[in-house]
Amino acid sequence: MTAYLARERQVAIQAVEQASKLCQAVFNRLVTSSTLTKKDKSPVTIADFGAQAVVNAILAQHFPEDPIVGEEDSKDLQGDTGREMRTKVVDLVNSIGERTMGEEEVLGAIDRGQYAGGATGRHWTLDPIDGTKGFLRGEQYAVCLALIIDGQVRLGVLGCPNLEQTHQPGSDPNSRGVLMVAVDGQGAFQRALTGIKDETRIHASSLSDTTQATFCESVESGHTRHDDSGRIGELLGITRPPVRIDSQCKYAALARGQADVYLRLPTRADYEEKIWDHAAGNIIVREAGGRVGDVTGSPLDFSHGRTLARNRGVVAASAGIFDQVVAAVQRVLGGAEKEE
Ligand SMILES: Nc1ncnc2c1ncn2[C@@H]1O[C@H](COP(=O)(O)OS(=O)(=O)O)[C@@H](OP(=O)(O)O)[C@H]1O
Ligand SMILES: [Mg+2]
Ligand SMILES: [Mg+2]
Ligand SMILES: [Mg+2]
Repeated sequence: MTAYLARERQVAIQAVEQASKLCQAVFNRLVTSSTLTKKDKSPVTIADFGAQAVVNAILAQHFPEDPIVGEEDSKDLQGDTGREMRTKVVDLVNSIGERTMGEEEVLGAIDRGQYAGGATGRHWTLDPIDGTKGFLRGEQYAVCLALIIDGQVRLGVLGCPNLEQTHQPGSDPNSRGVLMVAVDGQGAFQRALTGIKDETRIHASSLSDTTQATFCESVESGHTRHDDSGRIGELLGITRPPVRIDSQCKYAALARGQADVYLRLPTRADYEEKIWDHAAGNIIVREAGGRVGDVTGSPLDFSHGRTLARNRGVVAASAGIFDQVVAAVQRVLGGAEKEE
């Protein structure tokens, strides 16, 4: 008997591997000290489109009926104004992929990501590069792919090209490139992104004393409220400094016990979190034995289209401290909201 979602798991891994390879190639070829000083974002934009084209083309080949909720669309690659970028993206995809794709095919693959999402049937969700700012800094970013069935995340894969490998005892601490994968009910695993592909099961920490906890949160203060997480930390008696990591690598850190709490506190009342920013990380943390919810502790609801419209913010933590963390978040955010 084949395991639940075995084929989907294998295809999703292949797609994330290919897209991660493309992103690394772009970083090595195009991110230079000159693009960094000019704050030129074009390398990450090219990699973003290229990665979405590669993943969507692989999904279309194996699961042609499945719709995709992807972050990007081809608008900026159309017409005369898009020509230069379009040519670069098509060349890039063809330099990585196993088969040649024409311009129309590349744009068509990117635009398979326009699905509206929802509560019924199955669809994939893709963030071709999460942590665009981390990518440009040479720090953490992730290719994030998940399968949602009737509003529930059932499969998630994270490709983390710059994350340290910890899966083998005694492994070289300088080796980077990790892939994480989880299927509903089957546990969470990590392995090297390239090379030997043996999977190792991962577990969130078993902490029950919040004073020993390590936090992780976004690098950008526009994506979370660093001052409020400081107050929450004080309430929980946390003394260790927070770890700031870009992208869904925060969920990866939690899933393998390197951090115990991930806080994403809403910075704007009108911001709705995107499903592709959380779906893969969500199932990986849950299958590793952690818990994920919003600032009230309610589970994230992936059944309302392209955003988590019914949730505010995200709190993820080891199961033994999740309720205490949510209680502290409520005390601090409740107070902050009254002051406004
Ligand atoms: N206001 C606001 N609040 C919350 N989240 C936002 C906000 N604005 C953007 N985004 C999304 O944040 C995604 C990157 O999140 P990170 O956790 O990697 O942020 S950080 O780079 O570490 O600061 C980023 O994903 P990518 O665009 O894929 O990088 C955005 O979708
Ligand atoms: Mg993102
Ligand atoms: Mg992105
Ligand atoms: Mg973005």
